[in-house]
Amino acid sequence: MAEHEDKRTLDEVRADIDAIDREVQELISRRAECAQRVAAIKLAEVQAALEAGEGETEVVYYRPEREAQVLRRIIERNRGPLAGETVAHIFREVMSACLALEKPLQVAYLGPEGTFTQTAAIKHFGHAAICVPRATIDSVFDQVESGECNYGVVPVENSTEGMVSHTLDNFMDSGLKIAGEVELAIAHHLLAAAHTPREKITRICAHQQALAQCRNWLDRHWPDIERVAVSSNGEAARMAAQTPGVAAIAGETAAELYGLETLAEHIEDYADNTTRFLIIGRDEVPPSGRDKTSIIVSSRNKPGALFLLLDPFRKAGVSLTRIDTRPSRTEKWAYVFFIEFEGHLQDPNIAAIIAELEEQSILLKPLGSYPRAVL
Ligand SMILES: O=C(O)C(=O)C[C@]1(C(=O)O)C=C[C@@H](O)C=C1
Repeated sequence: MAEHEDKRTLDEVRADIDAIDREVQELISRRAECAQRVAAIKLAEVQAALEAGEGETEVVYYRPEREAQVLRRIIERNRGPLAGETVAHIFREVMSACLALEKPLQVAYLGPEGTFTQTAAIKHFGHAAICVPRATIDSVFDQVESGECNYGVVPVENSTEGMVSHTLDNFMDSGLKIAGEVELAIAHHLLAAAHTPREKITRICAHQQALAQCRNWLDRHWPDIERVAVSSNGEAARMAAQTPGVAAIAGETAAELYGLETLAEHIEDYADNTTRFLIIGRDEVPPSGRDKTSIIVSSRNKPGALFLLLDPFRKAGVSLTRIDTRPSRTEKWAYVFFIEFEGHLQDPNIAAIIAELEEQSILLKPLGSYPRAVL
């Protein structure tokens, strides 16, 4: 029993809730007015710089480092009874709406609608962002490069299946920067059009990564059925809705979007199946205090080359969070490494590592520093 027992009646508690809602709403309005003021200040700064013939020519409304700091602080000071993440999700939406008042963000993502990448885009930017589906990873990059969209969201690695090589290959030729990361727990379901009997199903369609992530389950439950790799899980769901005999592997969003029935839930082979997505943009992101950096680096083909690339990190005590290899495409049997590590390019110890790597490598391309995922 609590020390001060709450003796309020139902009507009294509801009256309290009404009064609190009024206050919360007033505070949200004041917060939104602050965001409008921030937008005016940003615009004035760019105009002044333009007149002085220096600096930025484009107003950057979205500030990933600031958003990460705001969300981290909300989680740190949360006193319950709601979980820190729950409260942060609410503030995620408040900030998303405030940013839309400044300037609505256009975000390209690997579509069609209903893909996990769309869910990742909404998780990162909130519901006020305008999310634009693109058919391929290449065209997400194109949309951001051409300026038609402010940011893009692409998958980069899965905890069961490893890296999405197409995304990494795009970075080799692109001038875009990584502006953030999102992690999403991936639950796959077997879906079909309503009232489809099992014996009528002749094909199971899904993105090749989803087929791979559910391989054991499919071998056990549908060993003889044809498995067809299609461009995305969203596309598979669309096919299942329109083509008799087709079942799809996809997530809940796709099931809802295309009105599909769930034949089996959680068919992924590994329970903590997680996909990581990257946010790509045209600008570099200032430090948020807890950042990651990604680089592409290629060394001369000589003994101990990989050791020499990694040794500067060991000496500086900087943790690597990922390392991947891709063929260089310019030279047979030469490789480039994608390396991710903790810290920001503006940190003096990271700048020193980069300077040392420049001496060891034939190619070094920083892909950007960005806040570690908060949600
Ligand atoms: O602080 C800013 O620069 C703002 O624009 C305000 C705000 C916010 O609502 O807190 C909105 C959008 C930015 O991405 C970051 C934060």
